[in-house]
Amino acid sequence: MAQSIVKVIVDAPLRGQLDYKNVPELGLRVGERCIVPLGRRNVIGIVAGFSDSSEWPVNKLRKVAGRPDEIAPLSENWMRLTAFAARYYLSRHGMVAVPALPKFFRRIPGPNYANSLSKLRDRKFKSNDAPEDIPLLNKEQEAIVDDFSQSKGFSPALLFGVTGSGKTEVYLRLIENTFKADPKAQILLMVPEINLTPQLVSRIGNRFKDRVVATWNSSMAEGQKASSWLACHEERASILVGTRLSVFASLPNLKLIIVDEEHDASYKSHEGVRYNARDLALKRAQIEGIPVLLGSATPSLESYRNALEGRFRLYKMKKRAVESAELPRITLIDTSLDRPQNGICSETAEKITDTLEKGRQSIVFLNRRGFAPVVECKSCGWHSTCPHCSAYAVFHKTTGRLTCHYCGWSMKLPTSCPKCGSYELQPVGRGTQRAEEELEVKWPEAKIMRLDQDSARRRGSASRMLEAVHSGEVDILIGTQIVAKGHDFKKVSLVVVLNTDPQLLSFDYRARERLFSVLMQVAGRAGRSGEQGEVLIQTKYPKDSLFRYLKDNDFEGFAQEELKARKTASMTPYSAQALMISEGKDIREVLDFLSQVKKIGLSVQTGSVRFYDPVPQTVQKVMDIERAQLLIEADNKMELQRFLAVFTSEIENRQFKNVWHIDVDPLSF
Ligand SMILES: Nc1ncnc2c1ncn2[C@@H]1O[C@H](COP(=O)(O)OP(=O)(O)OP(=O)(O)O)[C@@H](O)[C@H]1O
Ligand SMILES: [Zn+2]
Repeated sequence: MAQSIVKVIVDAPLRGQLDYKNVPELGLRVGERCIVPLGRRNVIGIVAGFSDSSEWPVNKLRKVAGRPDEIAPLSENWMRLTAFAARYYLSRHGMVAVPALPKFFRRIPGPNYANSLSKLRDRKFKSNDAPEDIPLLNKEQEAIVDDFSQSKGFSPALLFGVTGSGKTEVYLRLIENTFKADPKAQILLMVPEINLTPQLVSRIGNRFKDRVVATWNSSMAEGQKASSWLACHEERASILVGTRLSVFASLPNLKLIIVDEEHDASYKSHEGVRYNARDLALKRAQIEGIPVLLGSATPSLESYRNALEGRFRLYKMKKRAVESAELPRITLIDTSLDRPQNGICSETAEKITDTLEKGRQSIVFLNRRGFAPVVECKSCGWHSTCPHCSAYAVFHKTTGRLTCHYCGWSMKLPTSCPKCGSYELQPVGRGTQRAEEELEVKWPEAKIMRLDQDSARRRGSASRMLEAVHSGEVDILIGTQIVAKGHDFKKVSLVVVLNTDPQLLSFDYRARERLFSVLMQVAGRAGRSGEQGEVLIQTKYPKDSLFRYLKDNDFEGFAQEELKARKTASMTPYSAQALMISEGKDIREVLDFLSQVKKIGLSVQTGSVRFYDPVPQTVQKVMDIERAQLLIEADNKMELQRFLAVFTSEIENRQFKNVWHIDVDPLSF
């Protein structure tokens, strides 16, 4: 049944689908990639449907230019998922679907294409034959595995398990049971950005030796991404372990989705289409009619509330899996009583020395990279600021430069003050580089390693560094939140938290939730096998309730208090939000535009939708561009969605020249 018109989606900000004249000899099917002319070039599009008529004069339509290859079509469910994401995040179907393919599959094939394609197919995935002891499940784990394995159809569940409770083992058993039920099943295991994939992947590989385990993360080379994608699409890979973009992987026989560390902010994309991969994983499971498990030691308040209110099943694991391992003991050190010397309180110093003497490892956590966040002139009060952003330029001693963490601008540290010429320039505050240096002075005999974005810049270096910690080559690991995430370190018995007071006092209402979570995570690296773990937190506010809950290892107590506060103030998750963000050279013009937009919004307002006043963003200027935002809120996501669809098309119709985008369910303000 050859139809004369092909409807195609492409990666361009165009409303609806594009119509082309079909070329029946190509034998195109829905979900297949095709080559179509767009403007003056050819691009890769995806066939979204066929028709016998068009809104456009048929004789003016251009012909489909060809097909890149014979690769099987993307599934109908995949098309539905990407269409949903485009609708929900106010983008275009093609702008979600096409960029979700690896670059290799969205480029017009060159002369060597067939050859490269067969190389991609032939790539060997690492196989593992290390022996593995499979632990007997404990009671908690077993009950969960049994119950979850009974799930039929779409059934979301939250696995809330304290750090070290053995969530990974639960995942492995669920994967195993899924294969038992369907040997051809495919499984998607999602993990946060920058981490532990190597360790996890080799564990999975050891467990499922006869299976192909593919991986996907943003730092992989393009060729690797393409072969992983193809192995999944052609069902040669049974398991995909990947970061946020893997939620869009093509997995035609997908039977189970697991989202590890579901609270992690790296599931949210902050450029292009601002999707949340955790939320889309739930949608994908619903479309596929399959079970989905979200796991965390500190679930997001959204997920925890969904569980409390019965929308997700809630599984709890309250004990550490390793028989002798207890949850760490947390002590608060009041920095107004025990004044830090070079950042370290005396009690902390003693404990670090103790730990070194026992031959155990310590982690020092400081969520700020660089040497010092700002350089100050002691005689005139000059501060190092970025000329292009409303932000300080951070001093990096390793490079001897002042660097802006927003735009990357940098200059050599001047020898004298650029304003008054005085030589009294002084780094103020402390980042990981400075803390590292201070630790080296204090414990010259210790092997100290720093792990943060700067030291982990080169591909693979983060995992090499983590390997060094696992193998015991490091005595003290100092780092930013990269050190907090999910690592199963066996020899760490002390965790020190240097300074988190700025986050405690932040105006962003999610800051407390994030702080609690990162502290719980980093604390959870201590005492995972045997030896009682200790956590020391240096703070000026030891009486804050956040620390009380943390000390009691009481995530649920904390979450319930936060939820109560949010409910009273009708903040998320008790309301739904979207941010309209606009940018330009002049902040007044940007704010004026947002005020106009707000008026338009008010004129089409429905239900509970409400607007705040436009305000400059917290970091108002980045790369000489001024940025402001308009917060839109409604009682629930459905009302907000309904409104946003009308609202954005209203604004598009007016064809403003201003640059703007909308962030639905924003995570930061
Ligand atoms: N049933 C079991 N018996 C003995 N050891 C187990 C069992 N289950 C898991 N373990 C071990 O417990 C340790 C912690 O497990 P795992 O890393 O899965 O914890 P987790 O819940 O993911 O923790 P986190 O949230 O901190 O990442 C691992 O070393 C694992 O091998
Ligand atoms: Zn800058």
